[in-house]
Amino acid sequence: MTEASTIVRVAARGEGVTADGRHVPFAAPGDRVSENGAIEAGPHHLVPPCRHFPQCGGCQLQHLDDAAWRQFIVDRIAGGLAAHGLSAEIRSPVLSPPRTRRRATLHAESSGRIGFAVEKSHAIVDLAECHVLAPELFALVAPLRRLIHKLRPKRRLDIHLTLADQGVDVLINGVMPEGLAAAEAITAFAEANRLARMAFDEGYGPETRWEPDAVTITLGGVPVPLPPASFLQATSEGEAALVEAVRSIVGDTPVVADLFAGLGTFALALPGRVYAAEAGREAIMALKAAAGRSQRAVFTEHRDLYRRPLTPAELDRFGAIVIDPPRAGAKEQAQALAASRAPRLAYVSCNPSSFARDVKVMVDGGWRIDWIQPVGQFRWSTHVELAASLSRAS
Ligand SMILES: C[S@@+](CC[C@H](N)C(=O)[O-])C[C@H]1O[C@@H](n2cnc3c(N)ncnc32)[C@H](O)[C@@H]1O
Repeated sequence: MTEASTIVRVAARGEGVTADGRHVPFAAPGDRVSENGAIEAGPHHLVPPCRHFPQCGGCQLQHLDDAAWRQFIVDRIAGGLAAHGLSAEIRSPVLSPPRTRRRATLHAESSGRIGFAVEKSHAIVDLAECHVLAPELFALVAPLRRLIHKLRPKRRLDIHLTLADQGVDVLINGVMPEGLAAAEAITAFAEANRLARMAFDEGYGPETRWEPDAVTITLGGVPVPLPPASFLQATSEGEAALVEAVRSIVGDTPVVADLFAGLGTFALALPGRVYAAEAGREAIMALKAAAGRSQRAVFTEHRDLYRRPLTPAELDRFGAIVIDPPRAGAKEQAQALAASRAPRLAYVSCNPSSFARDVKVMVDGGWRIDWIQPVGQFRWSTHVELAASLSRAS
């Protein structure tokens, strides 16, 4: 076997790559690959813990140990930056442990089959075990299977599960159960499983069928009303790592902007006065209500930052800016940031490619990347998150 048949890195989609560029599915760095494709496991190759791996689309990297997963994350970020001629100090990724995912979308069929979709397919893996979901979420899989069997939906369902302060919040998309028998089955299910909320949506907005107490999620010590299917960082460990990085960048800056603020993960965790902008009406209303009730100095604006990014003059009013856009990044806002005189920025990203594209615009406008803190909160997946510290180069 030659040097060229040793796996040297993991590609963006999770295959191992040999020094001569061959892509080998389910191979880890240090594995050796024979001419016929057989893999001889190296020091970073683990026996995947879950029986559903690799069919289940929930995980792509269960065959990697944490050292190899960390390196994969660092390589993805460095590769994204290099594509734009950039480099930076990339710190050791903070990884969320198994069974901590507090938010997930499962799929279900009328047969009761329920789970993540099979990789590159619409088929569903009927979950018998799961090593990423929080136990509170996984405990609902078997009871949900029985409930769905009773509801006999005509089409495939999406089931959004979120661990809220009061318990699990369940939103089922694709069916609106009608009739007494269905209503009784839902109440019995919600009661038996001590759900925080149960809602259904057939395409016209969520209709809540069970919510004994108003559902909240506590962010920065403040209980925030939780609209169904809200964005939430995937694990509380991931949230804590991102918040810690953002806090260290912002420091005690008295006036801060939080752009793409969601329910206030960062706005409510910062010590100063915070202006929070967000396009999701329900999210920004929830943040406004929570901040008002807890007398936190958070000033909210319902604003579409793609159509109407903060202008350079608006940005110049803040001592620091936090930005946490969706996967597509924030091209328009990055252009305004490049033209602003804002001194400090925390860029939180779930996509190393759009992050690097946006940061390139800013670096060309006089910013520099101080450091990047990667966060792996989607354990064993190819999903990469990060918080980056940027400041004015001069
Ligand atoms: C990655 S989430 C971050 C949310 C929040 N920072 C957090 O950590 O919980 C991105 C947020 O951007 C919001 N968003 C999406 N498109 C937007 C737009 N055009 N303008 C403003 N906000 C937008 C989403 O509703 C979502 O809340």
